Amino acid sequence: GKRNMDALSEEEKKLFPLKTVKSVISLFESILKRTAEPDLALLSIIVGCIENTLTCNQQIVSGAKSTVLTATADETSEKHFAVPPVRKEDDFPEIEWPIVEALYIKFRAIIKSSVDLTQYGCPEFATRELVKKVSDVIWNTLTRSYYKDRAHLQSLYSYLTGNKLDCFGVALAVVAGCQVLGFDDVHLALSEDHAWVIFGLNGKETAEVTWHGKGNEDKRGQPVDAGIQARSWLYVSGNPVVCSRFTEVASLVSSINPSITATTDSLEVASLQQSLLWVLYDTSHLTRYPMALGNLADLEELSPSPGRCHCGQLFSQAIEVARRCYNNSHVYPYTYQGGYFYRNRMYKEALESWANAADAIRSYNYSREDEEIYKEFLEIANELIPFVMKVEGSGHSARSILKDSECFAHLLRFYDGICQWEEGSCTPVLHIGWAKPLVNTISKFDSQVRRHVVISCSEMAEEDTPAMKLPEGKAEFHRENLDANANQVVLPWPLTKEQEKEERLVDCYVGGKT
Ligand SMILES: CC1(C)CN=C(N2CCN(c3ncnc4sc(CCF)cc34)CC2)S1
Repeated sequence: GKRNMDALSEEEKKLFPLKTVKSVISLFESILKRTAEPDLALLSIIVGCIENTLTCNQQIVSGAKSTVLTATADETSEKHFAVPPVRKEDDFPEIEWPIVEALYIKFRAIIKSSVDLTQYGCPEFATRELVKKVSDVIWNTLTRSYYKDRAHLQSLYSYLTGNKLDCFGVALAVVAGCQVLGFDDVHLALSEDHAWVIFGLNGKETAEVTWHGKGNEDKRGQPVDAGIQARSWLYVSGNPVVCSRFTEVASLVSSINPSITATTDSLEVASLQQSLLWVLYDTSHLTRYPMALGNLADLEELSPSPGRCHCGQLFSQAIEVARRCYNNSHVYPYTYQGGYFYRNRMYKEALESWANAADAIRSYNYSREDEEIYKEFLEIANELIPFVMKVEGSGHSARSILKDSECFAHLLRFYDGICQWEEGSCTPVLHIGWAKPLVNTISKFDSQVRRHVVISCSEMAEEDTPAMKLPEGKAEFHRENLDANANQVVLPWPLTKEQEKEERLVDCYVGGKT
C-alpha cells in the first residue's frame, strides 16, 4: 500500500495528547521497534517540548497543586553528601500532536528550503561542503547573542521556538538536518566534552559542526585530526562514541535536563529520562555509551527502579565499556563512579576511582580547550580529597584510611597521573594552589604508612624520573597490621610518554604475583 510518509503511524498518533511518562515510553518503544531510522527531529521536539514545559514556565507554588520535597542543604552537606535535589511533583503537560507536527514540518521546511541538493551534485554520501552548509543553516538561524551555557537549550524544540541551541544541540541539529536531506551516513561523534560528525564512505570523514567552550574560534567544516594529533583530552585520542541513529536517540535522551533551578528538579522529567534510558538500555543502545550509563546510574542512585540492577553495577559497566571499546581514553566513567563512592562515604573506593581517572588522563597533553577535565581534577584534589582527609582526620581507628597503604598508593597514583598529564604539555597544569592541599593531604597519612612508602620505578634513565620526586631506590608498601604472610603492594611506576612509545616491558606485580 501507500508508504506511510507521516513521521508517526496511526496507532502512535493515538497516544496523543501525551499526558503521562508511560505514553511517551510507549511512543518511543513503538518507534524504536518499527524503524532503523528513528526520526531525530521528531523525537528531539517531543522530549524538548515536555522538558521545557515542565521546567521553564515554573512558579514554585506552595499548596495542593505542587508538593515540593524539601531537602535542607547547608553549603558543606550540599557539596559533600548525596543531598537529593528538591523535586516538584506536578502534572504532566498535555502534548498535542498538532503542535509537535507543526514544529516538525517547520524544521523540515527550514532545511529543505535552505539546501539546494542539485548544487552538491545529489551525491550518494554527504560531502564536507554539504555538511558545512547544513551547519551554516543552523548557525545563521540562531539568536545573535544569548547565554550559551543556559539549561534547556539542547533540543530542536528550543531551536524552533526560541532559535537557541547549546553546542551539543547544534551538533544534534546538524545530524537531524542531514537526516531530513536523506544522508544516513552523517552521524554524531561524541567525546566527553565536544561533539562533531562523521560522514562519507565507511564514515571515514570527520567535520566540526559546532563551537566549543568560550573564546575559542569555531573550526566548523574542518576535520578533527589536529585535535587528535595534539593528544588533547577533548578529542579522546580519536576514541569518540561514534553514534548510530539509535545512539543518537540515546544522546538526545541523555541530554534531557530535569533541573528547574540549581536545587530543584522536575520529578516528571527525571522519571521520563530514567524510563527512556532503560528502554534504550534494554534495546542495547547504551552498550557502547559510557556517559549515558553513568547518567542512568546517577538517576538510579537518586531513585532506584524496582527489579533493576544496583546503580553501582552501571558505573562499573561504563568503566568496562570504556576500557574494552575506547582504549581506556575516557575519564568520566571513573569520576562518575568516584562521585558515587564519595557521596556514599566509601572513601577508599573513591580514591581508587580517582586514581584510575588519573591513569586515564596521564597519556594526554593538556591543551587550552581541556578546561572541563582540568576543573574536574582540581575539584577532586582541592575539595573532595581534603574533605575526606578532614572526616577521616581522627584516624585513631586502626581501620582509618590514613593507616591504609593501599589508599596512600591510590593517592600517589592520582597525583602522578596529573603530573604525567602535565609532562610534555604546552600548558601547565599544577600551580601553587594545588601544592598546599597536596602537602596537607600527604602529611595526613600516618607516618608508619609513609615511612614504608616504596615505589618500584621501572628501569629508566635518570632524566625520565617522574615529575614528582620520591625517596630514591626500591621499597615496597607495607600494609599495616596485616597477617603474617602479608603480601606487599609494589606498584610499578608508570612509564613516561617516551617509554610508552618504546613500549618497554616493565615487570609489574602486585602482592608477589607476576
Ligand atoms: C562525572 C560527571 C562530572 C557527571 N556528569 C557528567 N557528564 C554529564 C553528561 N555528559 C554527557 N552525557 C551524555 N552524552 C554526552 S556527549 C557530551 C559531549 C558534548 F556533546 C557530553 C555528554 C557529560 C558528562 S561527567
